[in-house]
Amino acid sequence: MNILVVGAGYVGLVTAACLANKTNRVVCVDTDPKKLAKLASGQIPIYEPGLKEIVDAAVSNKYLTFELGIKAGLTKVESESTEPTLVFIAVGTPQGEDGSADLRYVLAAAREIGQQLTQPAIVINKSTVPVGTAESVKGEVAWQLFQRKCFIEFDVASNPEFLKEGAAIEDFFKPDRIVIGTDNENTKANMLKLYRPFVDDEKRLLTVGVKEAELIKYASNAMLATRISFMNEIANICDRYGIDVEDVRQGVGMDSRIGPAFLKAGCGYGGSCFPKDVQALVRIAQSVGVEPLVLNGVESRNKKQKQYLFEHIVAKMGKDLTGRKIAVWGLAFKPETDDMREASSIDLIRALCHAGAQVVAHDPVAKEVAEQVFADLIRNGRLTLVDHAMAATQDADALALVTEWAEYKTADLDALKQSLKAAIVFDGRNHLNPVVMKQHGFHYAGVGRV
Ligand SMILES: NC(=O)C1=CN([C@@H]2O[C@H](COP(=O)(O)OP(=O)(O)OC[C@H]3O[C@@H](n4cnc5c(N)ncnc54)[C@H](O)[C@@H]3O)[C@@H](O)[C@H]2O)C=CC1
Ligand SMILES: O=C(O)[C@H]1O[C@H](OP(=O)(O)OP(=O)(O)OC[C@H]2O[C@@H](n3ccc(=O)[nH]c3=O)[C@H](O)[C@@H]2O)[C@H](O)[C@@H](O)[C@@H]1O
Repeated sequence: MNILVVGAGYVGLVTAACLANKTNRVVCVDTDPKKLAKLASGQIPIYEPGLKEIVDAAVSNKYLTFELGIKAGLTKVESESTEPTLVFIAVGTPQGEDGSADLRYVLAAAREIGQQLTQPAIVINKSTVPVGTAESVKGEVAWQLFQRKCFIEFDVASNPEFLKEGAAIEDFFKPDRIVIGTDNENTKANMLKLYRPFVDDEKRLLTVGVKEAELIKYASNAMLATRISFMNEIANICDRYGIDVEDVRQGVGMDSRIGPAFLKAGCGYGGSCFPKDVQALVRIAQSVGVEPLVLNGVESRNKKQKQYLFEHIVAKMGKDLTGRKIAVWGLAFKPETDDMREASSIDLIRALCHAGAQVVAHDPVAKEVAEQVFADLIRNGRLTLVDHAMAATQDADALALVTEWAEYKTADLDALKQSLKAAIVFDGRNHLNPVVMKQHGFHYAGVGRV
């Protein structure tokens, strides 16, 4: 099939490369010339395991090409197309000032699609968008076609994306489900044809109405965030009673109605989606007069949980950290990504520096991103970023682990103990084994662990 993907970010680039991998002809466009220059020279602008391999393969087989902007992209796709062009919108939907999803990029893309379209098309919203956005996109495209006095058949569908950063390729090729939101039989047939090669069982292809699909995305992310905030609250109770939250997690997760996934307590969830999507759903609820009691709680618990490590460090070491050196392991919001959006490391490092501490931090891949995020702290000498985990801990008064990278789990504990000035470890992801840590003579504090 002939496909245009608008946006070469996490979702757009992965979608484009994976669809091209199944012998669809895909043109991926972006408005950022720097991103395109990187892609043109064979570089991948983001850290995502396995992405380079499939982009390289699709490009060398000529199934995937890149263009600057929708106009160039549509011209190319339509020149090769005899059936309706599938146009995926995969642009950002950042948080607006009031917490709601900012649709300016989605609507600008829709406008330009309407201005440039010359052949029948199915426009597909892959971006995470509030209920009713497909209708707005339809209105925008139709208005542009009307102004051009063009009658071109088109439809708008919703096809939210559920991939996780760090496992994006695997998630795309082996999805739990693919949600296709459409009320149009022709659109449904085209979408099913496109996605059949990605599922082992047709039951994984869920076709629903457009609005239902839009809400499924927010409800899914909010449900996952709820599980995390819930377990974080349980971990805080565990702390008070001296109970091990890992045992509680196991016992709870063994109930088949609950299941074991996404119950790990820690120092709060981050990333580009959970924080913004929970807030956007709060606004969606409020906009129709529903008081989002549960969602507000999920968000408040997460904000509080992001202070967990700092509060425990201060409880152990005192409020004034002047002259203290704290090592931080992990900056990305989770392992296998260099994404630092809403990362818990940001709250911790800023709080530590504010309390007078000197911070030395390490992350296997997010150093470059961190240099921008913390430019002010680096400039005024409060924060140093280093290339090796053990370089961060050298002569530090304590270590705080914020991201559960595999290399931290296998760290040489004797070498770690020797490099630290004091053998104190705060583990914000319950990544290390408390028994082993204590055997090695560390003062070890996890989240809800004994
Ligand atoms: N990052 C993730 O893991 C996931 C994100 N999502 C959702 O997918 C959407 C996209 O997210 P990301 O890929 O992370 O965003 P991103 O910020 O990484 O990428 C968006 C890209 O769109 C480009 N763009 C903006 N306007 C454009 C236009 N008119 N024409 C061409 N390109 C344009 C930007 O330059 C940028 O490169 C969001 O709604 C997000 O909530 C959904 C599932 C997973
Ligand atoms: O809409 C999105 O963008 C995506 O958001 C999340 O994916 P992602 O943000 O990449 O990462 P997750 O693996 O879900 O982790 C999010 C945060 O939750 C935290 N987390 C996760 C699981 C857990 O048990 N406990 C926990 O604290 C992680 O440390 C991380 O900070 C969802 O998992 C994806 O399905 C969804 O497509």
